[in-house]
Amino acid sequence: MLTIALSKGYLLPEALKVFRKVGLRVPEAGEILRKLEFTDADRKCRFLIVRPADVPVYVEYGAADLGVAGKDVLMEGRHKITELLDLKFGYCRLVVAALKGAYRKDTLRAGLRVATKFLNSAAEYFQGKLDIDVELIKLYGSVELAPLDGLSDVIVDLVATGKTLQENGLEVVDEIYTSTARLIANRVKAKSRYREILTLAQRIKKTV
Ligand SMILES: Nc1ncnc2c1ncn2[C@@H]1O[C@H](COP(=O)(O)OP(=O)(O)OP(=O)(O)O)[C@@H](O)[C@H]1O
Ligand SMILES: O=P(O)(O)OC[C@H]1O[C@H](OP(=O)(O)OP(=O)(O)O)[C@H](O)[C@@H]1O
Repeated sequence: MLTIALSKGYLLPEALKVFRKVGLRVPEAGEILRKLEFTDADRKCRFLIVRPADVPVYVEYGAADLGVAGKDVLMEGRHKITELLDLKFGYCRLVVAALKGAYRKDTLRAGLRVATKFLNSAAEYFQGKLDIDVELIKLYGSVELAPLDGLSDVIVDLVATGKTLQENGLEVVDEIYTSTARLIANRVKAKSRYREILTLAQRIKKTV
């Protein structure tokens, strides 16, 4: 039986749909409630429901053979996993944003305070790409609040519809990368259970 780690929250309903499309009888996201581990009705696969950032951790350490995680999480966490497939759902963008009219890409400067959940991606963008030193402030959510409240000058956060930025008087200054959900595998298992994993990945690919 393959063990598959899924992100709770935003990506869960679509991730379950992917496995339903390949014939696994799995519950709807709304039916799972507090159950963090279950198998499909025919006991072919075992599923673990974990925090988004923990999916690649379970997969890297082999506690799960496969996982479904956002590319943003994979870029940020830099875990040693194999990316098998772009599942083409969960589209969003990691962007730099600020209060409307406050900054443009060419006015981003050293010393800015940057609030974000994505410390590594933000550091890579500011230090790596723009070659400027900024002060990174780690937040765990409601990041859009930081510039309103004077906690930071800009933020680095995910945008999907743009509604949260708009509702809070913010705008995109620059895009860092785009993200969709990915099917990932443990590196050792991708070799030792190659046939099983390949068969499932190929079936999933046909539905994407
Ligand atoms: N509008 C969106 N907002 C946030 N995440 C999105 C959006 N669209 C797609 N995603 C994907 O969903 C994942 C985040 O899911 P969710 O927002 O449920 O968790 P989270 O709040 O980031 O995690 P945690 O609960 O651990 O803090 C992201 O990694 C991203 O790949
Ligand atoms: O462009 P939109 O469609 O408005 O979506 C973007 C918002 O969704 C995510 O927040 P989430 O719901 O995960 O809350 P949190 O980051 O504050 O925990 C993300 O961090 C943005 O705040």
